[in-house]
Amino acid sequence: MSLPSFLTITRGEAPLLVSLPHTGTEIPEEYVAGLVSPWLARKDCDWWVERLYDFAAGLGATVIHTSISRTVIDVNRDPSGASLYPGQATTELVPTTTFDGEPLYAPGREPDSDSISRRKALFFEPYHRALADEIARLRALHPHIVVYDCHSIRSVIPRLFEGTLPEFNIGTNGGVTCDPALESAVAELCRASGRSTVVNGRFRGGFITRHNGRPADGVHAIQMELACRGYMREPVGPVDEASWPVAYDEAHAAPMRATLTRILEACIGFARSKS
Ligand SMILES: N=CN[C@@H](CCC(=O)O)C(=O)O
Repeated sequence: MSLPSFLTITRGEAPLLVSLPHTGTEIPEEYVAGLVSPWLARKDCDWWVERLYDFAAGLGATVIHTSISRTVIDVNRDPSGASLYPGQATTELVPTTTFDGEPLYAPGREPDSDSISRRKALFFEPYHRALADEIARLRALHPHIVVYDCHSIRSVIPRLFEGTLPEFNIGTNGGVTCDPALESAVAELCRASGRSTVVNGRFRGGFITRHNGRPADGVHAIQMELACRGYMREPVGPVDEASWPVAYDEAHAAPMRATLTRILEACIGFARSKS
């Protein structure tokens, strides 16, 4: 089947699949009606994360990217609509608010269940089919592979967490989505960089990590949530249209890219050592 135009898959042969679910900014015309503003609709994009990891294909990783904004539908949420964090603030499969809690839609203009079903069929399912197909292809080449799900978020979001987020937030859903040796190797490299690091803190891994992580079957999934200040000149305090997003600054991002390179190399090394 041909690939929809919003999906990009760069195929490699190394035992590493890199997923970029939230860097898209496209909102097709039919989904714009009712949105409060284009800026709010893109505020929670994982800004510049595809550029941060643009070395991954050079390591032989397979990279999957969607250009569709998470505001249209969030491919890192349970398609049933179940919350990632029952009882805690989070955003939904088809978000109605930003992380900060601002309404994305004018009152009464939120997407209805037909619209949600259509978004699932058009954008959610193809992303997950691509993940499943590439996992199967790589598993046919290697007994063990790593699925590495890339994210970033602003450092201070009082609605979601207290204080300032550590720079590296590793999610393995409490240790169940990958071998403990992979989790430790990644955490060790994060700490060795001198940056603050937490494992299974506020962000434990979203749907992509939880759904695909099956270490007993040789599929080890790990989510990396970066605090934006680790690679962007992130403004301190609330952001507005004038201040967010800040432009990508290659020189400022370079130290983070060096650490991320070591992390992805370690993921490949882990998978090969298990094989
Ligand atoms: N930047 C994005 N963050 C992820 C976090 C998933 C989780 O809560 O663990 C998201 O919202 O999907």
